[in-house]
Amino acid sequence: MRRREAAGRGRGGERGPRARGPVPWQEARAAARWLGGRAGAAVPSREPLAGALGATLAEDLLALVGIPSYDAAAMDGYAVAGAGPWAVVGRVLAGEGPSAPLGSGQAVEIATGAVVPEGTLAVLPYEAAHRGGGTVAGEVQPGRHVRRCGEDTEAGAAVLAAGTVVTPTVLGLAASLGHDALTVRRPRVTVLVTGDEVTASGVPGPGVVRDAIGPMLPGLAAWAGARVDRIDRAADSAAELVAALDAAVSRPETGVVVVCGASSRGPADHLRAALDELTATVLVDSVACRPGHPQLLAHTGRPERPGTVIAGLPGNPNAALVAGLTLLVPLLAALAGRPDPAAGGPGAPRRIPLDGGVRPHAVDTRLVPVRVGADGRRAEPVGHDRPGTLRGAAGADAFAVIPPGWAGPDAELLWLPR
Ligand SMILES: Nc1nc2c(c(=O)[nH]1)N[C@H]1C(S)=C(S)[C@@H](COP(=O)(O)OP(=O)(O)OC[C@H]3O[C@@H](n4cnc5c(N)ncnc54)[C@H](O)[C@@H]3O)O[C@H]1N2
Ligand code: MOO
Repeated sequence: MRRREAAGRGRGGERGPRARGPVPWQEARAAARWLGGRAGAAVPSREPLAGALGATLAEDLLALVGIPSYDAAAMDGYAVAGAGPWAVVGRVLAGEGPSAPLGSGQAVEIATGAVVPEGTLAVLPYEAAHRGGGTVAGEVQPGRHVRRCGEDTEAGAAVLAAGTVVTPTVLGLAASLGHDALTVRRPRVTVLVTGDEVTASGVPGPGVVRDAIGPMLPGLAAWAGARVDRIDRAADSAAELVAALDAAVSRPETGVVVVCGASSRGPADHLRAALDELTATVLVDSVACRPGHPQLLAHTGRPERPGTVIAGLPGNPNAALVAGLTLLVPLLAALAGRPDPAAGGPGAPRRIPLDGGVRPHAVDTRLVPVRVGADGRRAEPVGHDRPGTLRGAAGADAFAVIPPGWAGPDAELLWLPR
């Protein structure tokens, strides 16, 4: 992408509009959703059914065949034609093609799911059939125990709307309707983990920290309908971060780049400088929340035409999670064209009373991990909620949102993936 001219480096120059000072927490979330809508929906792709789980339908799901797709027996027994008793003239099993038409007074033994012969009046289940030699007798009502072609769904019908989340059930339905692949939206994410002290495996020694954010992000992205394609690492050097960020935003398939760490103001925190170097437009530069203060939202386009989005998450893992729920999840859900999953879905309470003492912060919104009671009527803080630990959040159902000046008892909930 375009880089700043060498002469202008580090001296400001023409940069996009930049939010000054911490953005109120609710405004930051709204900005992320807004940007997700403006940056354009993720480009649709064809994915085989086996790979489409969790994506969002980019177009209506059409019935390539009806349900059922042929006239089928709904019971094991006899397909009969005309008035009984009927002469049994053969047997039809599931998997066989259409058999000869039945004449009046004839029957065939038939299996559930087999194609009923033309002329069939009804299927007489074994339990109601009286078999004697070559004939069968019993009571039937016209049409009984026959599933007519298209009686549930006609071929060509639009069965699910674009925007539907591809669940296991949707995959089963799509297969019933004859699909091998689906056209879906799934924003694609590249993660850049920074920090010379950060390692990706093993028990860390003194001065070394296990990367706790990289392992968390694929699931968080999937929850919002997106996919983490790759997790790259960058050392604490301005040049390396610029190069890694430049490479990441230049990949055409990448819609969002997440940078973990380097978001604060220390000597090794180069994200702002890197965004400047890449002449990115910065929409959010720190958010008035605790934890999660140093988080950023930027993009590579012009203010009126957003490009690849860059989300900066703080290095402290619990702060990164809060920033993930504040900026990244709303952004990805908007790009995928679906609601923010942190709202909890149908039936999940949005505001409930909080037990135990929680003190608001003077100017920032606090996000406190809570467990929600089985009846869904009360929530209780779980503790272990400092920026550097995920212990509280890992045992929590949601974050309670505590705005400045909060006097309780009800708090908004921001649900966690469960
Ligand atoms: N002078 C100031 N210092 C700090 C401020 C501030 O406003 N002024 N903010 C503090 C807050 S709040 C946070 S949060 C951190 C954010 O710092 P960075 O985003 O720049 O992250 P780092 O400095 O690289 O790391 C912070 C902390 O987290 C550990 N870390 C980093 N990456 C990971 C990872 N992938 N997995 C697990 N842990 C990670 C790192 O070792 C540090 O301990 O800045 C404060 N300072
Ligand atoms: O974002 Mo920092 O404490 O708020 O961890």
